[in-house]
Amino acid sequence: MTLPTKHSILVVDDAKDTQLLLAFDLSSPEREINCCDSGEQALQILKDDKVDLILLDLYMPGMSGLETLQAIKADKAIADIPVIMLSASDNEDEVVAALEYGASDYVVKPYVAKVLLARIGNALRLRDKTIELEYLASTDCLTGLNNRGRFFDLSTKAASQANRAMQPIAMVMLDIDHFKQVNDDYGHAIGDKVLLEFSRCFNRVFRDYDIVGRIGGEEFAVCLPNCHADEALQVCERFKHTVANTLVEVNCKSTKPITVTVSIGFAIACSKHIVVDDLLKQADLALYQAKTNGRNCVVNGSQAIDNNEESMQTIKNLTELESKEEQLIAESHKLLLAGIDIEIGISNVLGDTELFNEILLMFYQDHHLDGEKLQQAFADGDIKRAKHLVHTLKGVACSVGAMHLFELSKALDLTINEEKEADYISKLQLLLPELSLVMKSIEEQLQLA
Ligand SMILES: Nc1nc2c(ncn2[C@@H]2O[C@H](COP(=O)(O)OP(=O)(O)OP(=O)(O)O)[C@@H](O)[C@H]2O)c(=O)[nH]1
Repeated sequence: MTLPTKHSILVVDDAKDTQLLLAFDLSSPEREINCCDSGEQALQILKDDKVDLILLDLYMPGMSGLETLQAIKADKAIADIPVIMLSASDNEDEVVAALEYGASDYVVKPYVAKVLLARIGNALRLRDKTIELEYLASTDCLTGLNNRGRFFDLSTKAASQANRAMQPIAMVMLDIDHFKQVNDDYGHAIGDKVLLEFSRCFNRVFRDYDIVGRIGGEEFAVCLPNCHADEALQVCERFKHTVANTLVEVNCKSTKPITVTVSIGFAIACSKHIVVDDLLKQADLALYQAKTNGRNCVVNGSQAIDNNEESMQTIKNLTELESKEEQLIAESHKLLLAGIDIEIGISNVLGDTELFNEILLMFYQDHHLDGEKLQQAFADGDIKRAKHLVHTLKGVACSVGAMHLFELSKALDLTINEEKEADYISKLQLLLPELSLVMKSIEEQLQLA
């Protein structure tokens, strides 16, 4: 992240002589001074130009300084720009009002140039620090991509825009294949280098306004606003090829550069109530499918209808139909299974309830003893077997819609990968009650007891 070396200051004052004086007193190679005569003009300038600090007069014809200040602080896009009020009035009530409305400082005219400069310096340093902290809080430090929290925030905004505009949105989940092997073979530093080179591929393939995030160790996600299924498939395929053709040097003359491959799952939504979490779950499921299919491939996990200009009306009709169907499904099934999100489970089998029940039965038969098996494997120190059990459980839990169980097995799986022995037991203790809750509710649902 690079902070500006030259700060831009906007002077808002109706008196031309004050503008000239300020421009003279403040000008330096590190500062660019621009002036305007009114609050109205200032708001116009702030729409288009980058401004780092505002010096704002209190009494002006038209909008007063306080009104201008309120308008600035009410606009999210510019509210963080520090404003220093500059006025001949030292009326305490006005000083208090300005500070309460969000002014960073209040300087009384006639000002002392070096004091004003020191106050400006302080306000700019604070602003730079805030920008830096915001950047650090929202960015993954290894790759410079959005971190998980920021990715969710930006995607949620994009989803609500897509909802309003009735546009489709694509969510892509990506996971580097056999990445643990890279760490094991070449060491963690080379693993990091692979992650960095991998993250650079996003810029080469995705559009500027696509939202890219690192949401886990070797897990990444991209949210593509206004993107149809065929476009998403194309871009994912292109990304897959770009990754496979990217050579990573291993800093050793005798060892050839290495390459990795990536598994990709994506989902498309084009209804009026796109929920980022649901879309991510669908894409995650498709990603697991891609892993199961042998890795280095792309899977479209969405049954949603692709959207083009002519089909807008169809989508509206379908959305209405969808909500009626949802109501009907909810009424007819009334399946309130603890630990299982039935909607996800049923939608994973294209709405076929009978098939879903069959899969639930298979899931129960194959995994209801997994708790005991896992405990035994850990007790025997057979980590490979524990890993196999938990890895399989993770995949199928997701398929039947047991999402909490999926998250807990994913967490345990990760702990096993990271070889944090001390954490195995605590993660297992969280997983066991969830597993028996899920199995119990399947027993009740299918009357297996
Ligand atoms: N070098 C490095 N490794 C990381 C980082 N974050 C997570 N990892 C490792 O990523 C590996 C992920 O392994 P797994 O989840 O088993 O996945 P995989 O080996 O890629 O196998 P598949 O996903 O099934 O193809 C683990 O070994 C983690 O320790 C990181 O920031 N740097």
